[in-house]
Amino acid sequence: MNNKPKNIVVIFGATGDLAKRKLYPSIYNLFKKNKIGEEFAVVGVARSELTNEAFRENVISSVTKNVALEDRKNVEKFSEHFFYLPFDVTKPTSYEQLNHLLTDLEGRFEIPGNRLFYLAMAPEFFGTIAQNLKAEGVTNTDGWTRLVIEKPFGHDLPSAQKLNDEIREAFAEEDIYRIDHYLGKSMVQNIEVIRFANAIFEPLWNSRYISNIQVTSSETLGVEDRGKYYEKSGALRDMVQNHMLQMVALLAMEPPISLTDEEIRSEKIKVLRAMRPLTEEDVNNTFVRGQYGPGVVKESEVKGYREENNVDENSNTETFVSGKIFIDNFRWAGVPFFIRTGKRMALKSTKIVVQFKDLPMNLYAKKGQKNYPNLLVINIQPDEGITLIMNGKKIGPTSETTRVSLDYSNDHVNDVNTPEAYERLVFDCMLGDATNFTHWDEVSLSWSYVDAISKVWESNKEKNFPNYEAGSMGPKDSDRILDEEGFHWWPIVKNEY
Ligand SMILES: NC(=O)C1=CN([C@@H]2O[C@H](COP(=O)(O)OP(=O)(O)OC[C@H]3O[C@@H](n4cnc5c(N)ncnc54)[C@H](OP(=O)(O)O)[C@@H]3O)[C@@H](O)[C@H]2O)C=CC1
Ligand SMILES: O=C1O[C@H](COP(=O)(O)O)[C@@H](O)[C@H](O)[C@H]1O
Repeated sequence: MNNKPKNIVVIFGATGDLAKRKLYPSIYNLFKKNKIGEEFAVVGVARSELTNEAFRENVISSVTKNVALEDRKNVEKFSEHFFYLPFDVTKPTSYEQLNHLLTDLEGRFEIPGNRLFYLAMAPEFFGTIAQNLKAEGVTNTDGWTRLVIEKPFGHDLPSAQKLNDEIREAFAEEDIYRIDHYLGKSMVQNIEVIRFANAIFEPLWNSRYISNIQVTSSETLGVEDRGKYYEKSGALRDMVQNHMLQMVALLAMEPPISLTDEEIRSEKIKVLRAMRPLTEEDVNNTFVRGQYGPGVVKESEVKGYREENNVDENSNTETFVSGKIFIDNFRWAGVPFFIRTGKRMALKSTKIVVQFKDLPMNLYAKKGQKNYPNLLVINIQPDEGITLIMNGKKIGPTSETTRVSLDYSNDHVNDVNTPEAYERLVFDCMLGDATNFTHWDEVSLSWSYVDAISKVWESNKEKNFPNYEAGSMGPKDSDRILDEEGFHWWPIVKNEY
């Protein structure tokens, strides 16, 4: 029996950057790997007047960059499943036409009324589209209907709440798939496996044995051509509200009673609820914002944030955030979770370092010699794997110890692993698996946490921006929040611990 998902994907914003760079290559990979069969179609909609042929050419060129010549025939076969409809999201007639096209394609490709609506457009259209889909009967089918929502999901808690109310008028919570592409990354998914499938870690995974946890996501890229969006967002809303807090939740949650999406989500929600609320004083003392100035990245000179396109020359927007989070529950009382993310930093790296507490007494620690704690490093990107840092005896006639690194490394180093993340997430959505998507409760709790920070930052402009050089590891003040606790940021370069 053919168990492959059979559905139509409707992409709103089919001529846009996200569709071309991530969605078409992801759907192609699913086709190439035979995860979807012949019973699928993709309908692209946007304002531009395109024919099916022109649209297919766009799709072909967006997937052929990484495709060998012998696969070209397959790409053409794939593109025959693509259809285009010029569309105005505010006009009911557009939705009527869409409904006719979908019904026709469902007959042609033997698809049982399953419709996945992917909103790859600016968020101000999300509510309008969801409501029109329902009002014009496009969600009225014999199969399932699901709505995939891209970030940003609101700008703060009130705007996210308003957006949620609008889409909930048309779709039930279980049919809404809010994308956080970090949840599609292989090593982010591995956090649960490392924790819950290994007897050696879970007994130690608490405040008795762990001194602190550090989560870094650094980028070498600047704001590129997204100045308009980024000026209103900044690193706090762009990265912390979603990706960084999701990683913290996965690291800190209790073992779920099973691996269903409801059970995992319910444990993550408890972590987000247990994050210590921040006072103004906490924000000033334990969170650091930065903005990059000019500098050198990968041996090339780059301009500062304020010189980028569509950025105010006196911008107060942060391109770097670091901070200390406490999770006030039985397991984590007193253990700081340090987070750090920024653009135009020295290296592209997403990494988690779990630092274990020192032994009560170390027989090998000589006077004046450094004490080296055990570290578990989860390498998320670009290299994927796990490194366990231990102490061993130096080879030879000596009792001195040395750092030993036990390394598991995934075969392929993944420089830009977002396409793979999108591929997994799109497929999960076709299968109806919402485990790696964010529930409204997670979104709202994350917003209320970061709103406390943005409120303080917006009310007092940072006078020292720009305060870090492009190509560095962020502002110096970011070291202070660890120094005060007797810690330091572990290097993000592999094997330099
Ligand atoms: N690009 C990325 O890497 C990422 C993007 N996102 C999010 O994904 C969404 C899309 O981003 P991106 O692809 O970069 O944006 P783009 O600006 O590149 O694309 C926007 C798309 O929307 C269409 N569009 C705009 N207005 C209308 C309208 N009134 N009616 C119908 N179609 C319209 C445009 O086509 P046309 O002009 O032909 O109408 C185009 O296809 C945003 O929410 C963004 O925040 C999230 C993470 C990463
Ligand atoms: O969501 C976003 O993520 C990217 C970083 O993603 P990664 O997979 O390359 O780590 C970031 O550049 C972008 O600003 C943000 O919107």
